[in-house]
Amino acid sequence: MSEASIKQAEIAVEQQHVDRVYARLDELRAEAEAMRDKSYEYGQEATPEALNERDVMLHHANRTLQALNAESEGLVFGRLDFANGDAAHIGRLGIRDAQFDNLLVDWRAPLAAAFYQATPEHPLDVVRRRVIRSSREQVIDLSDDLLDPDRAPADMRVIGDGALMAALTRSRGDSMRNIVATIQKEQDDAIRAPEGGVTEITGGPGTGKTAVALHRAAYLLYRDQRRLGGPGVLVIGPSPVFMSYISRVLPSMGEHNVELRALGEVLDGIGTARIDDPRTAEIKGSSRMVKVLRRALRLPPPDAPEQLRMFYRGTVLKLQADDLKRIRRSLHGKGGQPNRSRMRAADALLEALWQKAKQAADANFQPDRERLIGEIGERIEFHRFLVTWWPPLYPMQVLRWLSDPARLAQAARRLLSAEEIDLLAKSWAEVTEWTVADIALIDELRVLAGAPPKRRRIDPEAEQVRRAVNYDEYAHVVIDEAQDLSPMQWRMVGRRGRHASWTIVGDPVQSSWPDPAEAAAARQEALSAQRTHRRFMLRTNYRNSAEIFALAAEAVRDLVPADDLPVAVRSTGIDPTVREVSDRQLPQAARSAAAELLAAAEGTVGVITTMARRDEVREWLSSVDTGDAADGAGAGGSDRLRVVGSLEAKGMEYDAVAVVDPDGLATESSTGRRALYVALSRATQLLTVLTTSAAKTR
Ligand SMILES: Nc1ncnc2c1ncn2[C@@H]1O[C@H](COP(=O)(O)OP(=O)(O)OP(=O)(O)O)[C@@H](O)[C@H]1O
Repeated sequence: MSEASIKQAEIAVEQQHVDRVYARLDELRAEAEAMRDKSYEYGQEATPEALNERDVMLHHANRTLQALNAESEGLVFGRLDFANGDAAHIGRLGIRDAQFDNLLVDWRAPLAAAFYQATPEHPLDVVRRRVIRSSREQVIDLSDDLLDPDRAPADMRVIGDGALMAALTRSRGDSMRNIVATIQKEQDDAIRAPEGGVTEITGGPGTGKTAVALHRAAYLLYRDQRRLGGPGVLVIGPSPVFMSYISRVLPSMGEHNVELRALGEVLDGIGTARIDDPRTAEIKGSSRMVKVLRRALRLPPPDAPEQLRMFYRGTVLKLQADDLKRIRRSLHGKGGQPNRSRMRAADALLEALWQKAKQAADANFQPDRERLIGEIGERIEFHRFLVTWWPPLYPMQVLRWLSDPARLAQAARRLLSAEEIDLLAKSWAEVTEWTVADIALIDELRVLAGAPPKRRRIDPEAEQVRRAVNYDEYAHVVIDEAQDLSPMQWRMVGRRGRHASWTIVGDPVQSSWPDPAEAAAARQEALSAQRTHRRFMLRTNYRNSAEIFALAAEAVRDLVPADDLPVAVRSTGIDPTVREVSDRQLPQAARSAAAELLAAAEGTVGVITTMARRDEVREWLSSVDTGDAADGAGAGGSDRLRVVGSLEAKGMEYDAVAVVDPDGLATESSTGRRALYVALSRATQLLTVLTTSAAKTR
């Protein structure tokens, strides 16, 4: 028998099993739908017991349907043959036949662990591990590892050479895919680590940190649906583009109930992707801002009245600016959130008015404390004064007030330099949209100020409102690209995980935060309640070809120990192209490079440049023919061509990449060399670098 026909025969064997699985899947779907319909009937009886039963049934039926209906691609992707002759098929979910025997083992179940953990050195009773590749319901390829040749039966067939390499060579397309079929042992160790405490996963570009973090979320949900289910898992990543890139991974494994939020979308209702220039972002992210904001809340609001005058029984009682200032200071001195101190503020003003009345007392004017406080305290004009002098403080409004440099200077005295004050005030004055760094400040103010009085009574969607106000009910928090979190962002995410366990994923070498020590301190504080810390380091770069990574590594070679850089195992024999062009030629060179890469690569093409030049480069490339219906890269990209700034490239991956102006990237911020390293390590297949001075990227 030829090799090809042996393979076809083995594919036919697997196809039979896959057919059984899909047939059973149809049965289970029909059962779940019947259960759902039945639950509606229960609901019509309307007794509390019936309603309760309906809810349980409905919840169960919907969950089952959600899992069964998840993208069915790759439902069956693996098979283990054990030394005792047993075999098990591994899949995206677990399926039993009508006799309750396993047809398919969920990849997260203990029995499936050997699929990822077995090695030739430690075969764990596995003789052959088979990766099954399908298109829809059709098996199209197989790839085997013979782990224990000595115990393999004589007639066991072994097909193909390496499912991993095959998976890595395929073009990637628009969104990240799940890697359940080819998770490697070092990755699996991190995925299956216990839930509690902090699990930290580090590793260089392309080592699968994001993939591992998401598979870990799916694994933890599988293991403890009760605790983590519902909105219990929060995944935070750098940008909306990145969140959208990874958004299909969990649904493809049947997990829909995970909250994915970019750092600029952590607060409900004010999502943003706008990024400050590096210097401004650095100031906004610094933990010095906590004090600045605390002080900002203590300043009188911009239009606060400077005097309080009350007529009381023929006498004018006046609180002058100094009196009011003293009262305000004393109120703040007692601590607490200003929005919760309104009653105290009213009491303090009334007490001060009483002191004035006492001083003014004479034969004709004999005030009584209780009566004075009672009478003035009920007057409408007193409340009008209170509401302007001690108004409810809304975080965004308080931040906007700081666009006044004089006001900001007061709040930032001895904390920020004149130049820093100027930059911040300008950033809040000039634009109408918040930036990602502002969100952490708004969140800080939210907590420092306390909840403003409710305008309306909260009701029907109580659950939603409660979450929106507190944001701290997550059971597990996953942070991706953690190396880039500013101290203020650590405080923000820390609040979300007060009662949670954590998975923290990042690569210090790719960090664009200029003060690692300050960020480390904020991170430590955010995690201070955690007792257990476990660490995993991933060392293999699965994204880049060895040729591309060799060039990328040059960007940081002298900044970090060689051990902190991963090893790229896949060689394509294609070196990156480095072209030196003049500034004048750059637009044309960028257009040509993009067109060449679109023609040569199958999947996505990313053009990465400095944050400052991004829009200009988009303009240059708007006329490039991408072969899509929605042509051109003007609005950030068509389906195949994307133009992004260095910070937007974080975590992203493209089949081919053009890096435009690497020197500009390297000098755009104090961590520019690291940003260049990120940009150069985004490509899976082809990389072109367009420099106006080639020497520096070599
Ligand atoms: N075991 C695996 N099997 C198949 N593909 C894998 C495997 N591990 C990683 N990959 C692929 O390698 C690429 C890089 O993975 P991922 O984006 O998770 O890396 P990362 O460490 O987060 O990278 P970066 O730090 O650059 O953001 C992705 O396309 C991912 O699907």
